[in-house]
Amino acid sequence: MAPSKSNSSGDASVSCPQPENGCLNSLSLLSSEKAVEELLEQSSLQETDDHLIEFSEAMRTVAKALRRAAEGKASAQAEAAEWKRKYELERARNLHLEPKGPSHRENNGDDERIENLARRSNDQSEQCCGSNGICSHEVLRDGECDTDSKSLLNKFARKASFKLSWCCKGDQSDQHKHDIVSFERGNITTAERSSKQISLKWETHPRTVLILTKPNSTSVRILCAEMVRWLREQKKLDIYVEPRVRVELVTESSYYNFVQTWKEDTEIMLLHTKVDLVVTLGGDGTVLWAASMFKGPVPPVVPFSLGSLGFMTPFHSEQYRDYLDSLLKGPISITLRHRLQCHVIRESAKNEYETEGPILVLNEVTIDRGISSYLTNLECYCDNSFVTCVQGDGLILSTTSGSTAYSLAAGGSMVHPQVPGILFTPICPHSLSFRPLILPEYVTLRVQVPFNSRSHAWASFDGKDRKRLAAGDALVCSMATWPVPTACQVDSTSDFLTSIHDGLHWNLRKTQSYDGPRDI
Ligand SMILES: NC(=O)c1ccc[n+]([C@@H]2O[C@H](COP(=O)([O-])OP(=O)(O)OC[C@H]3O[C@@H](n4cnc5c(N)ncnc54)[C@H](O)[C@@H]3O)[C@@H](O)[C@H]2O)c1
Ligand SMILES: Nc1ncnc2c1ncn2[C@@H]1O[C@H](COP(=O)(O)OP(=O)(O)OP(=O)(O)O)[C@@H](O)[C@H]1O
Repeated sequence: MAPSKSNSSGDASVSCPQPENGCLNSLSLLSSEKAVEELLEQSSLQETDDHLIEFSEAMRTVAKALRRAAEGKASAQAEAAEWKRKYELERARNLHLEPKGPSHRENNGDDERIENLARRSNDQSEQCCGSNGICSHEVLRDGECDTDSKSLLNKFARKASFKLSWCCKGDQSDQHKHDIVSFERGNITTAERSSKQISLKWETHPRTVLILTKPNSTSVRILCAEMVRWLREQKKLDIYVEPRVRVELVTESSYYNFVQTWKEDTEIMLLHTKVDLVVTLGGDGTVLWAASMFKGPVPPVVPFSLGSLGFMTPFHSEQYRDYLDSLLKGPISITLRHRLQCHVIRESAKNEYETEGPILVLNEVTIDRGISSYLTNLECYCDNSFVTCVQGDGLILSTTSGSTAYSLAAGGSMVHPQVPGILFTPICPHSLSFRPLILPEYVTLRVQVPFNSRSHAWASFDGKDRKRLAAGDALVCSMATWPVPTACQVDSTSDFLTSIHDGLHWNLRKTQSYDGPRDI
């Protein structure tokens, strides 16, 4: 844009009579050359010129910035498509790595023996892997594809086998329906939904329990010692605890020497192959802790409440014997809590296929401004579509289990944990029209810090493990393959309603009295 004297700045010193015709028109009204010369001599015209030049320079800078932002957005969109492609590739590769049945595995002797064991175990049960359930040994095979097959066999023999089925009140024959929509004689009808109460039935006795406890709590320590003793003496179970807890127990008494633990963190990766049941003693944070220990399949979790709120901890610790007695016999009503799988993709490593390992969250991943006092500026894509640019304190991508946690505090809806969806909840958006969204479970979300962002953003996972996201870095998030099965006290719906009533005092109001004005 060239600087021009014809700009209608309307400077009073040039005596422009009316801005509607501009300064040039006013000049044309001047009759004599002298008047023009006089005018030109006026230093104020020189000043106007300087202002115009300054203004045009400023406009040029703005135009440049706008062009750069537009280019950034276009390239970000192209990149979104590219990341989506890479992400899908990685998912496909992971799926490929998961052997689905005997034909997918190498035909060596160990595998055959595992297969025989599995077959025998299957034969014991009346109905296994039928159309109305999932058997635990299938899950075991999935989780153990990269381990030595000999140790595999041992682990297989140790784990209790169970079956999952979908129950329906009053109809025993009801089965898990896969088709949501059917099309008969030109009519589209909605079939029965699959999200009925899920029931877990042991096929062999559970033998090993992992107890996870909230640290630094005397009441938890006392209960843990008591529970370990009871499970050992009355139920003859093998007990695993974290190394810290084993030290506490053994310091208390050498009686607890039988309690098992692990030395290396890498051994935690194999816990799911040994443990039949996980017991948590603490609040919701301990359930999150338990979930974070399992990067793959998660054994059923029994959360005992020893915290202040306990949305996900429906079991009262005082009656632990009765509860555990019945849970170890089964069947157990469970809630399959979905998790989100998050990848941080660095701009500096965007051309490398390998990214940082995935992080699984049970509640949510939060991308916020951290200690920066600037607004976050986050570009969000859903599959290949641009969703919005979040300008505010940040964004929460939450599971439905996490809908009653941070997302709720940020104005998101409360959602039944069995609903498969991803909540998209802004934190303090600086816009009046930014309402939270709930997206379907199959989408891949991508949140990118734009190149022209004034500050970094920070991602945290279930409130932990903060990671800095620099300009160009992105967080890619989708539903994880491995849910967290938590035992219900009654069933998924009753437990959820009890939590929002007791925990949040949801819609608590004194009932209006009968006396007073009435429509009759
Ligand atoms: N403003 C907020 O509400 C806010 C801020 C930060 C973190 N959080 C939540 O805290 C969680 C981490 O929990 P923590 O125990 O390790 O930290 P914490 O000790 O700070 O406890 C956070 C609180 O959130 C509750 N909580 C956790 N998960 C919940 C759920 N699914 N439903 C209802 N309430 C839940 C806990 O009971 C606890 O009272 C994060 O995942 C996040 O959801 C909330
Ligand atoms: N086994 C564990 N090892 C290390 N940290 C843990 C463990 N279990 C829980 N935590 C952490 O301890 C903190 C408190 O745990 P939790 O939320 O269970 O108890 P709480 O705060 O008393 O419960 P509530 O939030 O209901 O009041 C959480 O941040 C959690 O991540």
